[in-house]
Amino acid sequence: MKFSKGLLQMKHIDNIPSTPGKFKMEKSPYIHRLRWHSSLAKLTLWSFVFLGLIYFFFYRSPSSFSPRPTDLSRRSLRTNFYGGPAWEKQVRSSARVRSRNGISVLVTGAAGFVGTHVSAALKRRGDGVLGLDSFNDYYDPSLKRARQALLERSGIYIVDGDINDVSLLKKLFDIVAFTHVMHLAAQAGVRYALENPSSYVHSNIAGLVSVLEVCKSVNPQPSIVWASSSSVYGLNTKVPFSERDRTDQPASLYAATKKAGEEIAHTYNHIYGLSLTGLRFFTVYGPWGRPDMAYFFFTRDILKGKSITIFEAANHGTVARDFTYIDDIVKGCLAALDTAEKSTGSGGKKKGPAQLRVYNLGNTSPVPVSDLVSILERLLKVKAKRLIMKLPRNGDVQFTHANISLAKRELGYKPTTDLQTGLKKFVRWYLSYYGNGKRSVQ
Ligand SMILES: O=C(O)[C@H]1O[C@H](OP(=O)(O)OP(=O)(O)OC[C@H]2O[C@@H](n3ccc(=O)[nH]c3=O)[C@H](O)[C@@H]2O)[C@H](O)[C@@H](O)[C@@H]1O
Repeated sequence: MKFSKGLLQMKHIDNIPSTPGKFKMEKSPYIHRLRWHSSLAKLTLWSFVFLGLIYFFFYRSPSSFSPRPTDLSRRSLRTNFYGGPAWEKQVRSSARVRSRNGISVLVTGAAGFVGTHVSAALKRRGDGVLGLDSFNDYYDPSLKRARQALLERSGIYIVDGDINDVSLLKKLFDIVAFTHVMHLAAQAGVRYALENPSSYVHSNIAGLVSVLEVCKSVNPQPSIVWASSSSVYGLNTKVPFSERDRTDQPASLYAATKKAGEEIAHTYNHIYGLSLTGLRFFTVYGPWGRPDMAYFFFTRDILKGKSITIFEAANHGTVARDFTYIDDIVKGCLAALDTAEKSTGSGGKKKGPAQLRVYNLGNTSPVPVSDLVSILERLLKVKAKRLIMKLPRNGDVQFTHANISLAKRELGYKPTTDLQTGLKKFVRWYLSYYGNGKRSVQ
């Protein structure tokens, strides 16, 4: 946004001729030269002023807190100053373990959908939890702030910062020797990658590397569980998707960055002995969910009487998802944390082989998107205005279906919520959150 405004201003400057009448024949060539020289001087002066301003704003301003965000198009160049005894006390208190054998977890993306639920569940068990979130505006930040308020009530503090801010991450580890990192901060969404590709690189690649860089250098190294995605299966046609299947044909940049994350995890495990577990989430839904997801905005639009677009594949083929309820996902996340072995490195050096795992966390029962809409119609008691559209080539795949036998065997993962039951809980939350008219649905 800021960038386009800047571009607009630049266009505006370009449209005003800096030397009006420059090419008109003057009566006196002397006067012409004089004017030309003074115009040239003015132009040079203004160019210096303009360049100086650019230098000041982009390089010298205090907002270029290290490292500088690479995604200037959406995220603000914002400065957050951390520190001070009161701030450190808050951090320490939030991360304090309150149960025997409890773990202390840094949850990145704690104000996100999955992050909020996982943080709350860890805190309920007596684990120490500190959140980190950039509160970016990919979707309505007020929903993130409401989740933050919810967590604050149970004593969870969320630091407002970016995972690319290595000095902040180091500071957090200086204050608390986290045993685990639950890394959920990411640029989510499949279709948005067409609009803002750099945000995926910023969060899912650069951000992941900065988290791993800090984790590998601290002592003791934490164990890391992080969010991969079912989208890594890309254009695969063999179902259900098993962890052993190929993942080298992503259909979206989002999927490609998650796949890259899995390879990056391999590298940090191999070189530094970091214990790493990637969880391939399958279309997670539920209360406090993400407004950019179909089940969420279908609900909003059905209630508003607006038409919704339902994708279908070629030859009226069904588009389906292995929709997975948030509580099942939370159980999978906690089980992954609980079964994570310790990292083996210290002082940035590997001391022995470390655990490297990847699990599917799905529901194992794909549901066509048109059935999802029928369930919503029944729950909302409103008929949807359906527009059927051919699946655009925007990153979406036709179907997903998880084979969860590995997670079942090794994590004791067993999803128990079907789509009908899960959506009922979502709709109840949705109506209580937005339904009283106090909040606008964005
Ligand atoms: O499983 C995953 O790994 C991914 O799940 C979701 O991605 P997606 O399954 O595409 O979820 P939605 O965007 O909510 O779409 C659900 C279904 O609705 C369909 N859809 C979406 C939008 C629309 O207007 N119409 C429509 O029919 C999509 O094609 C898809 O089949 C999340 O958005 C990703 O962040 C996540 O990583």
